[in-house]
Amino acid sequence: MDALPQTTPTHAGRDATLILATDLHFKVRAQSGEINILRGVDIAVAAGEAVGIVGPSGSGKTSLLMLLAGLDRPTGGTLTVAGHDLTRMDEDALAVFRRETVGIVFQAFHLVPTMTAIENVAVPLEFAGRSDAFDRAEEALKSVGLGHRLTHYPGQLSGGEQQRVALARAFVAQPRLLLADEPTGNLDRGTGGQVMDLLFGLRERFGTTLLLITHDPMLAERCERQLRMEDGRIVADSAR
Ligand SMILES: Nc1ncnc2c1ncn2[C@@H]1O[C@H](COP(=O)(O)OP(=O)(O)OP(=O)(O)O)[C@@H](O)[C@H]1O
Repeated sequence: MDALPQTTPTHAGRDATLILATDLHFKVRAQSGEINILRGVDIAVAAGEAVGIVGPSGSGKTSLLMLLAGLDRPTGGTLTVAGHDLTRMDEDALAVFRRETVGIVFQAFHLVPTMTAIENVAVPLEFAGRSDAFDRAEEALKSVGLGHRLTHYPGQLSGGEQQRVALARAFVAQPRLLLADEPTGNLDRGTGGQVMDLLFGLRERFGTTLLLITHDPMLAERCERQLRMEDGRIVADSAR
């Protein structure tokens, strides 16, 4: 855990609002007609906050996360993340936003199977033109205990190891916002616990704002704030 470069803790900026969404809507067209997935979400998250998001399957948790990541566009309402108005940005600007501001960890790891662990972690830095991409990637992999697996391909790694590679990739550029969607959903309890300890350790170290979707109430409780979604809306917010 000591190999990533030390940074000044960013908790100083804690009062700043990192995420602000008002009356957020997300509709998609399906064969059966229009589906209202998000139906007026209001949310404000301070920089440095850790927020657990729970709610039944289909309540819109992943859809909200995709909007916050700039991977989908809201169909109504306002959405500002780290000072960027995501409703007004073109695809190129959104790509830069994702690269510089957001780290994402998915349930299914989403590593590139034809790339080694170190290549997977270095990719976002290489896209950003960083000449030290591989050195930083190596440090990040060491920080999640994978210094001995640098040149393994995802198929040669266990599920827990793959998720640790994904964590290293998500944190390597020290994003302000970490979005995690059921990151332990494919792991056994013990391995999942280790991955979560790493995730919370890294976010604490870098002062990263965290939104964590989980079906596990105990995991959500590790976050200082919990939101509950139902039917495309936030129906409970422990901060309110
Ligand atoms: N592109 C799409 N086209 C049609 N329906 C969609 C699309 N994306 C999501 N949905 C629907 O929107 C609803 C919300 O999906 P979402 O994945 O956000 O829920 P969730 O709360 O994350 O669920 P889970 O806990 O099962 O992952 C679901 O009913 C889903 O089927």
